[in-house]
Amino acid sequence: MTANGTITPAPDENEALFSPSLISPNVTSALPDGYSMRPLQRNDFSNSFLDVLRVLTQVGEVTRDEFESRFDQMKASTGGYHILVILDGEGKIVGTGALIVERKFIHHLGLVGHIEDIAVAKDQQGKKLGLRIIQALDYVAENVGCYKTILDCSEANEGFYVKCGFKRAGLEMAHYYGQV
Ligand SMILES: CC(=O)SCCNC(=O)CCNC(=O)[C@H](O)C(C)(C)COP(=O)(O)OP(=O)(O)OC[C@H]1O[C@@H](n2cnc3c(N)ncnc32)[C@H](O)[C@@H]1OP(=O)(O)O
Repeated sequence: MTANGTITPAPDENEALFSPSLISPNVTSALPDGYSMRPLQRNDFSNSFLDVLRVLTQVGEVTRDEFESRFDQMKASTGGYHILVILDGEGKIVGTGALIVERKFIHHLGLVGHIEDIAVAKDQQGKKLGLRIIQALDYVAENVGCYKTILDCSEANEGFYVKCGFKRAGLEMAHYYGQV
């Protein structure tokens, strides 16, 4: 209960970051037998989610409280964050990807999708899970009204994104501030 007497509901541990209805049925039906895809959930801290991200880059030590707090911040940014996960036959997370929707004034209040943090567990690579993640994020982007989706990647991954239907456009620049 808060100071003014209102009751704060306990967080729903199975709460999804975005609506499951935005997951493409055509993409999920193309997954290997027994695999499934769904939005990230608040209780995924204990289901290898951060371990899968460690395939991509360093994650550092993140506590459950920190994970849940970041989840809640993303959830509060209505319609901004769409993080999905792929689960294997045992229900373990083996792949993930994010679409961040940027709201703009240009292009008549247009929406731009940013694909970020694509990762497939090392022992699961080569099963088209990465492709399915990108197809699923493309579906979300189109269905929430983005006029384009963009991403940054290394030269080593260019071929993967070309196979996913992307083409080289522009040049990435970065300004790092201290530790990352
Ligand atoms: C925006 C970002 O997040 S960029 C960062 C991307 N993530 C990483 O680098 C993390 C480490 N790597 C990975 O997690 C994975 O290797 C990924 C996500 C790059 C690819 O996922 P996978 O599930 O292994 O790829 P998937 O099996 O879906 O491959 C689809 C096609 O792309 C091809 N492909 C996969 N990786 C590459 C690559 N690096 N270069 C060229 N082609 C590739 C595959 O051979 C396949 O081609 P095919 O259709 O002719 O058989």
